[in-house]
Amino acid sequence: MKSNQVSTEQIHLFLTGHGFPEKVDSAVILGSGLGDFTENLDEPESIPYSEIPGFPETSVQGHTGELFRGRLHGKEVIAFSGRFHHYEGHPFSRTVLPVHLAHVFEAEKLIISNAAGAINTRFSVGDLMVIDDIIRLFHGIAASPSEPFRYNLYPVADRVRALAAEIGLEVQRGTYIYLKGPNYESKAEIRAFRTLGADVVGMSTAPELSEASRLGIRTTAISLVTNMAAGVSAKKLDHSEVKEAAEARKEDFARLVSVLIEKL
Ligand SMILES: O=P(O)(O)O[C@H]1O[C@H](CO)[C@@H](O)[C@H]1O
Ligand SMILES: Nc1nc2[nH]cnc2c(=O)[nH]1
Repeated sequence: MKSNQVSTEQIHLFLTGHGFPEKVDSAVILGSGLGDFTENLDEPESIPYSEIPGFPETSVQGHTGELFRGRLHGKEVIAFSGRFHHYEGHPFSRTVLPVHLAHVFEAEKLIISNAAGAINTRFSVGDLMVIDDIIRLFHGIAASPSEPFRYNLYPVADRVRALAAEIGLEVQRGTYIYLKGPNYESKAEIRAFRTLGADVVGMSTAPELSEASRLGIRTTAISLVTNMAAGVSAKKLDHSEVKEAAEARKEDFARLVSVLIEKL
């Protein structure tokens, strides 16, 4: 079956026929290198994307391409270990497939995560940041022309930081600049983005946030700083840093997501 012939309702039917619950409390989209979060789920079960009708495959390193279900604090959770980026050749309508699935599973909460480069010189590799605003450059992502870009993150950012503090974690807050990629930025671009007010840069999340807001899903977005962006430090940029930084912070990332699932 071709992916565009399978509706999200049909995918939901397939998944409930394979042990997934009808409804979940939370859905989590895991960014580059952050897939190990699923090790924290109780009674986990998973299906590779390649076995789910209508699911595209992921091609980016650090995205295994597997859909998990399990429980955390007694709550039903689905977790997407691997997302679809526009630069991999997916149309925006497909990059938001996890959001549509969160919607058919009636998730009350969606937690989106990503690996990002820090533009803000006060940030460090390994910092966690709750996104409270988005800048999009060059690429519109709304479904129809002239539609305003809507998302509603402001009320949750303070609460996320307060919950993080309860478990001894410091979380930054800031603006994510979304670029289509696939290549990293030039030093001059990063300097320009700093003057625009961006704190971190990445190539995902904005389309998912926009769609989640359109569907009325309460959404939080978390960045893990995996590298200082081009020119911010003298270090040469490489995708392997993403994996290293995620590996170093995976426990704290999991603790943060876990407390958000429990209490947000
Ligand atoms: O946003 P996620 O999926 O975490 O991936 C981030 O890591 C990749 C770059 O190494 C880019 O795809 C960037 O967006
Ligand atoms: N565009 C972009 N994406 C990233 N993902 C992780 N780090 C980076 C970065 O520096 N730039």
